Amino acid sequence: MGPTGQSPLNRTGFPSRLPPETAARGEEAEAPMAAAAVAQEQTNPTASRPVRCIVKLGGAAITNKGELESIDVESLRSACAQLRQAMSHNAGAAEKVVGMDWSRRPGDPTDPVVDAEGLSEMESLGIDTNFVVVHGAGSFGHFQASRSGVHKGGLHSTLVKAGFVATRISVTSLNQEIVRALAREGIPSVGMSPFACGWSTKQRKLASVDASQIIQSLHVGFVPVLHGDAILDELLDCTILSGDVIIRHLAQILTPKYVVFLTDVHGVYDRPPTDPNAVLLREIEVDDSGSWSIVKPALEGNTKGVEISVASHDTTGGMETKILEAAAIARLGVDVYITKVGTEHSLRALKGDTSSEDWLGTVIRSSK
Ligand SMILES: Nc1ncnc2c1ncn2[C@@H]1O[C@H](COP(=O)(O)OP(=O)(O)OP(=O)(O)O)[C@@H](O)[C@H]1O
Ligand SMILES: C=C(C)CCOP(=O)(O)O
Repeated sequence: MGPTGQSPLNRTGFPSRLPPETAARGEEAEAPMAAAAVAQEQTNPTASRPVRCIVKLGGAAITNKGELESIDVESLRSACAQLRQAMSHNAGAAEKVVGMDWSRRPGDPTDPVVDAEGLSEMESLGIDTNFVVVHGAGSFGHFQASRSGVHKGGLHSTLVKAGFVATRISVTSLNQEIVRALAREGIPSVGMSPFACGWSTKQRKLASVDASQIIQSLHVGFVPVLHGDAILDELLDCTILSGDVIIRHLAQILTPKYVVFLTDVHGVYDRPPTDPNAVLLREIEVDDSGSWSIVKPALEGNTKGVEISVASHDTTGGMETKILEAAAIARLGVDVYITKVGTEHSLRALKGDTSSEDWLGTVIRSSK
């Protein structure tokens, strides 16, 4: 991304123009879909219960990305506890948490004890549940997808077909663990897979989206928990849908007050954060045409724009996709906060409180 917008991102080692498959994702971010309008007409989602926040639990944040199918248990626990705090009516006050994971975990000697009588007497959960959670795959799913080429399509190939199944087994098992972690914090979460809800793409652009189940669940007080998924594609047979793209689409339908991306770094840097000279970009503005510029800090003499590195097994474009989708969300007039999981900054972002100077992260907002 040049400091004054237009040519957006620079993948390390690549020319400044976007590679073809990423350009496709960028175009996708530009065009709201007819299906979104259909879903919006079916039910007016904001009529009675406006969505406060859509949050992405990044795969890099809640899994150990270098270790196959390994959850970062502490980061996940912290993210769920902070979500609970952000939803709470009485911040700081001791309140009863209604544990909702009643399944028996490996090693548990007996069935879980459920105080059914106590719960039936409780008037409410004491939290505002008008959040949507979307999580990425991290060390679940990306490996299976890249090994088999699911993101490139071609279900006639046995390898791709097997990889599609393996990818879905992996991401849905992560989804189950995340729903359980949220449920243990007393958040009434329900897992929803884009594939199973009939979401599909055409040449990797979202083509059919049924959000009615999500909207109905929000209306009755559940927190939908979606995830990046392997889905069907009208032209390619199949592809991988990133959680970042799901979030942008849901933002178009639900117009939340703000969107939060939690990941393993403090935000967007001017170059990969592994570089000791990387500078954290505090504020990015997006104009009506989709061009964007770095507002804070002023990067004197930066002609290279934002440089991004993407792990070779990442099938959905990593930070590059996140920035493009975040810019499309900001263009809707919805502020986007990108910050590090498990920090005081992530809690403040989840509460929508990023205005003070000492908040560490990247805000992406409309210039209007
Ligand atoms: N310029 C940059 N600014 C910030 N992060 C960058 C940049 N270039 C590369 N990265 C890398 O991007 C990673 C975060 O993006 P990634 O897409 O992996 O996050 P995620 O959403 O948490 O994970 P997932 O896509 O698995 O859900 C960080 O680990 C960071 O090292
Ligand atoms: C099945 C996969 C690999 C989903 C990828 O979703 P993301 O991690 O949000 O980009």
